[in-house]
Amino acid sequence: MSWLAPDEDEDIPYGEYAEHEVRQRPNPKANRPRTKRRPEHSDAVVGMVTAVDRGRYTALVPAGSDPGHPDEHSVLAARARELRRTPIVIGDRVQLVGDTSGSEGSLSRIVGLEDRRTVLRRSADDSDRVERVMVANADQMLIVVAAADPEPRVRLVDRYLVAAYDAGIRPLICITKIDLADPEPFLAHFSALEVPVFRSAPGAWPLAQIRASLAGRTTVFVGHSGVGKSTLINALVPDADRATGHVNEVTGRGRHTSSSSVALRAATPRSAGGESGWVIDTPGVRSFGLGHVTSDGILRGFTDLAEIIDLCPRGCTHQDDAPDCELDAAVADGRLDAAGAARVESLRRLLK
Ligand SMILES: Nc1nc2c(ncn2[C@@H]2O[C@H](COP(=O)(O)OP(=O)(O)OP(=O)(O)O)[C@@H](O)[C@H]2O)c(=O)[nH]1
Ligand SMILES: [Zn+2]
Repeated sequence: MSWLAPDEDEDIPYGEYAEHEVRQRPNPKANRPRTKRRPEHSDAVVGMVTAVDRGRYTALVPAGSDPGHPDEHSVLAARARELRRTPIVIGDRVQLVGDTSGSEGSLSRIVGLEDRRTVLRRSADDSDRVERVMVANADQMLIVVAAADPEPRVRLVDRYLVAAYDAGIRPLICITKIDLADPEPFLAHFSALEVPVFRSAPGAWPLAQIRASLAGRTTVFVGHSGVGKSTLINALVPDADRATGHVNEVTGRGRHTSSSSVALRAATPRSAGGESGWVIDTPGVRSFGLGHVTSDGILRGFTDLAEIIDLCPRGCTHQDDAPDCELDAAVADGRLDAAGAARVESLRRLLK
């Protein structure tokens, strides 16, 4: 029986195991563990994963939850062998046993995962049904997009929105570099959605507003490389020390300067109850595959079109060639303006 064996960490490199895990799609019934939590783990301490680095997890154990070590502390841990194929990501609440002191050189062992409130996933591209778990337990997604340099792309923001709604995560938008271009034409595309928008420029960072919305929540920051996500995070979390880069003048692309995901604690205003918030930084992603999201999931990302879609004939595909799709009628009779028509186009591109 493996769990009596000494702990050895048989980690496959992170990327590989994550794909391996989901490709297999094991029959959950056949693989169900005999007991949910083995008695020897009843004294497990729960911590939140704040960093992942080559098979080593940093977990923050809150004050008072580890009887032997009552102060808040971080623990370095490896996965127990039986969790080898289980993706463990930033934001996960993990059950830790062994040396949970967090002292120099100590290594604890993760023996289980608490249920996740939310799971943010993505796939490499739309044809790829292999999904990758990016972040667990996020409440919000702050979509960082630049008004220029790199040029904002409606499609990418649409993808983030769909992924957020699909995961049950509240989206927020921060448009940066408004010193370089007028952001309003771009933002008009999303105006019918009830998504809070922050506008940002050097010397006019909307830090107070963003901080207020972070309080008591876990917010995952996403954005194309070079949009200024790290700059923003460094301003929000002064000791974050996220690497910032320069946009390549020829390609307009940023270098991939932040390469790992971390959770950082952000101080928030006293008016927000003094509760801190968690900021999760993810490496800049160029594409955001939605191969794992069903068409219903995609439709849920277009809350502004929901009322119209409700009037569609049963089984309507909502595509260009769908007979009697109410979206076409709404564009034709003016219920949807130019921005609304563009939203219909966005939806149809994603449904293809
Ligand atoms: N003009 C202008 N430049 C900005 C603004 N915000 C950030 N920048 C610059 O944009 C460049 C890219 O910023 P980063 O913060 O590194 O971008 P990032 O999104 O974190 O990029 P990755 O680390 O590659 O994911 C840097 O040179 C920043 O100084 C802004 O509001 N206006
Ligand atoms: Zn339709």
